[in-house]
Amino acid sequence: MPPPLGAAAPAPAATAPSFIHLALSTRRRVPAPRAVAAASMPASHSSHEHDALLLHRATDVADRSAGLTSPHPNFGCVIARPQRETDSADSLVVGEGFLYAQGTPCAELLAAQEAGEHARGATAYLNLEPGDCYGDSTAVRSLVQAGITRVVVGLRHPLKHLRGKAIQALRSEGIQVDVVGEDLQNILFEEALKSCLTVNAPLLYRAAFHVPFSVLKYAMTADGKIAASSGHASWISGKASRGRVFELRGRSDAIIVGGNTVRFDDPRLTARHIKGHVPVRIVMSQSLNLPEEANLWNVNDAYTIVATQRGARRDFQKKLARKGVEVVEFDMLNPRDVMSYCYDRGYLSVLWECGGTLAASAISASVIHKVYVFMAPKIIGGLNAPTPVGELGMSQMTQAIDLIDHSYEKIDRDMLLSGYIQPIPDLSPVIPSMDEIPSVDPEVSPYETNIISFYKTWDTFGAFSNFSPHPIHMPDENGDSFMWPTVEHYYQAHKFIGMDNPEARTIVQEIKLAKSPEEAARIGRTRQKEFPELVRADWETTKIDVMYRAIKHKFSTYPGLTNMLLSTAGSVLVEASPHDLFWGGGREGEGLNYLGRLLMQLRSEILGTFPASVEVGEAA
Ligand SMILES: NC(=O)C1=CN([C@@H]2O[C@H](COP(=O)(O)OP(=O)(O)OC[C@H]3O[C@@H](n4cnc5c(N)ncnc54)[C@H](OP(=O)(O)O)[C@@H]3O)[C@@H](O)[C@H]2O)C=CC1
Ligand SMILES: Nc1c(N[C@@H]2O[C@H](COP(=O)(O)O)[C@@H](O)[C@H]2O)[nH]c(=O)[nH]c1=O
Repeated sequence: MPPPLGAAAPAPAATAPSFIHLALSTRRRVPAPRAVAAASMPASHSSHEHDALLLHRATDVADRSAGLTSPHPNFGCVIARPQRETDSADSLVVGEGFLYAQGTPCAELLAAQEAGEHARGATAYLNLEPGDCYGDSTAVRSLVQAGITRVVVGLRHPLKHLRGKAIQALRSEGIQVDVVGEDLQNILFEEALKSCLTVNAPLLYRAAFHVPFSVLKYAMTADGKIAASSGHASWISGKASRGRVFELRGRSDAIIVGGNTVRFDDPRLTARHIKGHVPVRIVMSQSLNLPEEANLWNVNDAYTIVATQRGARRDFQKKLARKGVEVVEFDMLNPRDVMSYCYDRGYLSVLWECGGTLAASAISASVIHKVYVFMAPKIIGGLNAPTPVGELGMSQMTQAIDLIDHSYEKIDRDMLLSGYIQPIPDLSPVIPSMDEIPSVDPEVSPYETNIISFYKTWDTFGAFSNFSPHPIHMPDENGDSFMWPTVEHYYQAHKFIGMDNPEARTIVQEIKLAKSPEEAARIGRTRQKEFPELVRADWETTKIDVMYRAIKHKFSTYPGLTNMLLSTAGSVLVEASPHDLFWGGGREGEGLNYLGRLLMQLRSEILGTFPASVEVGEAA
């Protein structure tokens, strides 16, 4: 075996997901872009500090159109040049721009237009790599034509098909491109990077989890009630807090409430008081036992969708439809399916303003990513007064959900607590980690990585799965040649091969006879758990060798498979198993992806870029 894989205990391959501190956006009214000295940048500041400050500024600029750009991300561009040729740490912002909405001029073009001749020789700061949709290269062209000589990029584009394209295009034009975390590695970038992630959190969640970014917001009293026992709730939080809610609404594509909230509050759910994006309002009601007249049925204010159970009150559905309300039926109305539906409609972010019943359902379904709690200094009491989150089925305080990266803010008399239930996913290609890639496959460029995922055998590259129906002739426990129906059969059986124990031999027989790889895996795993004493003592240190031997045999037996493997040269291979964190890459890249690594290793061995492994003898 080549050294790096079979050797020592596995090092974590994936970086931990980012934990982001997010201050609620201030949605400042920023004066029209103009040439200004970059704030608080004395000449003594290092160039890293200088870059970090300007990148942070690009995220602030990008955030000005939060909620409006959907389904596109928020892009900001700040162009700055040294104030004096001799002093690179003190600079002048000469142009700024942000994407206002889908179909409007891109941030880079606007910034370059504003900078005019001052852009020549200047640096452009971009919170996000431009997404070159449909061959539109305006962003790259604008920077090139403006004479920009250096570009600092906060995040690579999170969507696979756009990732790295603009960076490559800029570099091929001779522009120096410095990507934070790759070319610029310094603790000073931490805050700027966080704000780059935060400003486009909805897109990152969408790309990683295939659901919109979901925020649960509620207002409660100091004794934890969201209404009086009567159900009356207006108002708990003060005017300033409610103003912040309008702002949150303006950043969202949709607002969701449950049937009870409509019955009790007759809400409007509009982003009034600010001029901005008007989100869609969604009511989730199984019974459809909703009022005939309600503010939400006035679709002149905003579009309304009622999500309900298939077949519920068809007569009422018709009444709603006549008012212009869209009714969508679900076979089984639940938060996850409603989120999938919102994803399919292209929503990036959803605000849940429901009561505790639906909130508990949504949290249990793992669709809530962040919470905003407005706490008012009031006590209402009431044994039956509703609370923000209903039954979650937890009985021990140790089971409580810990909010990640939480923060507090005082809003007039109220307090706003916000925190993440699920961290913002960091979508850097880290399987294996950047540092490890050269040792796994020298052909793969860590930063321009294309990731090819495989998991189920019917996937495009499903033949890479150990479950694929490619029998291999290899020795069995007696040293006789045996036709193993799949690599999985071979691998699972080897947990018990070599044990001088009749029960272990019986298990090997069971696995050999398993009718499918799934069955072989199930037998291998359950027997391993039930009878750990029957598993060979050296299993943890040999299992990689066993696997490598089997996949090597598989690929050498089937030339078509070898060709398929070679066709992936230059790409990182990831077994996209969400459950197996050793052989697979996990749901968010948290897995070690050892199967993907072995395949890459085999690929480079075949290509001759890695020294051929010494054939390892059959394990004892
Ligand atoms: N202070 C605050 O921030 C807020 C306070 N409130 C207050 O909360 C109270 C209402 O709370 P609550 O009763 O919890 O109301 P919810 O908003 O949670 O509504 C519950 C209803 O949601 C519908 N629903 C649809 N699918 C589901 C599902 N899978 N799981 C659960 N519910 C589903 C059902 O409607 P249906 O019965 O029609 O089938 C259910 O009865 C009111 O007094 C209101 O004033 C509400 C929101 C915010
Ligand atoms: N009571 C309460 C809130 N309640 C939420 O606001 C909704 C009413 O919105 P609208 O009709 O648009 O003003 C209501 O249905 C519920 O979701 N929100 C808050 O910020 N503070 C409060 O004290």
